[in-house]
Amino acid sequence: MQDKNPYDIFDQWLNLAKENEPNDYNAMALATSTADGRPSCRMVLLKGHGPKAQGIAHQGGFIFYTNLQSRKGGEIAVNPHASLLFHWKSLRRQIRIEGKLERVSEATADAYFATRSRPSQIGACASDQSRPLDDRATFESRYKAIETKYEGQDIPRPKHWSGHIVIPHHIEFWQDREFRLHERWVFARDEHGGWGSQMLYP
Ligand SMILES: Cc1cc2nc3c(=O)[nH]c(=O)nc-3n(C[C@H](O)[C@H](O)[C@H](O)COP(=O)(O)O)c2cc1C
Ligand SMILES: Cc1ncc(COP(=O)(O)O)c(CN)c1O
Repeated sequence: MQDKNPYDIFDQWLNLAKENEPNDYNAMALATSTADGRPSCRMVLLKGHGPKAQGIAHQGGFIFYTNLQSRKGGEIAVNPHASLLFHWKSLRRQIRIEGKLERVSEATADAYFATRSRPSQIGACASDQSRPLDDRATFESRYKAIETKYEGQDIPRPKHWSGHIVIPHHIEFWQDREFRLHERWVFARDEHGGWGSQMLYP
C-alpha cells in the first residue's frame, strides 16, 4: 500500500465503490470554512479526479461543481482550503482528503455543463442556491421562464456555476478491521512534489 501512488489506490477504491454502492458512489462530504475558521459541511459529487485532472502538471486533484454564490461558494472565495470525505458503508472504508482549492478552467466547466441533462442545466440557471426562497412556486416560475427563453437553443452555463478542484496535500485511506483495529495509511506531499506515506494507529 505505502509504496503506491495515492491516486492509483483512490481509483481502485472508487471502482469498488461503483460496483457496491446502491446510489451516488461518487458522493463526498465537502467541508469549507469562513475566514475566521467556522466550518460547514455538505455533500457534493465527484466529477473528475486524478494526477492529470484539469491539466495541472504533477498536481491534479478532485473536481466538483456548484453555484459560486452559494454558502460554500462564499466560504471558498475567502478561504480557498477544503476537506473532502468519502465513506462507503458497504465497503467499510473512508478516504479523507485535504487541500487547496482552485477553479477549473472556463472550458472545463463549459464541457461538463454541456453533459448535464437539460432540466439540470435549467435548474442551475434558476436556482439562487443557499438564498431564502419564499415559495416553491417562485422557483418553478423562474425555471419555466428560463425554459421558455432557451426553447430550441442550447443553454449556456451561467457565470455563477462552475467547478473547483481540490489540490490535495494530504490523503488518508482508512479500512475497517475487526474490533476497531483499523488500518490507516496517510500520504502527504513532500518538498519535491512527490508523496511520502506512513501508517497511523487506528
Ligand atoms: C448526494 C448529494 C450530492 C450532492 N451533490 C451536489 C453537487 O455536486 N453540487 C452542489 O452544488 N450541490 C450538491 N448537493 C447539494 C448540497 O449538499 C447542498 O445542499 C448545496 O450545494 C448547498 O450547499 P451550501 O448552502 O453549503 O452552499 C448534493 C447533495 C447530496 C445529498
Ligand atoms: C444542486 C446540485 N448541483 C449539482 C449536482 C452535481 O451533479 P450533476 O451535475 O450530476 O447534477 C447535484 C447532485 N446531487 C446537485 O444536487
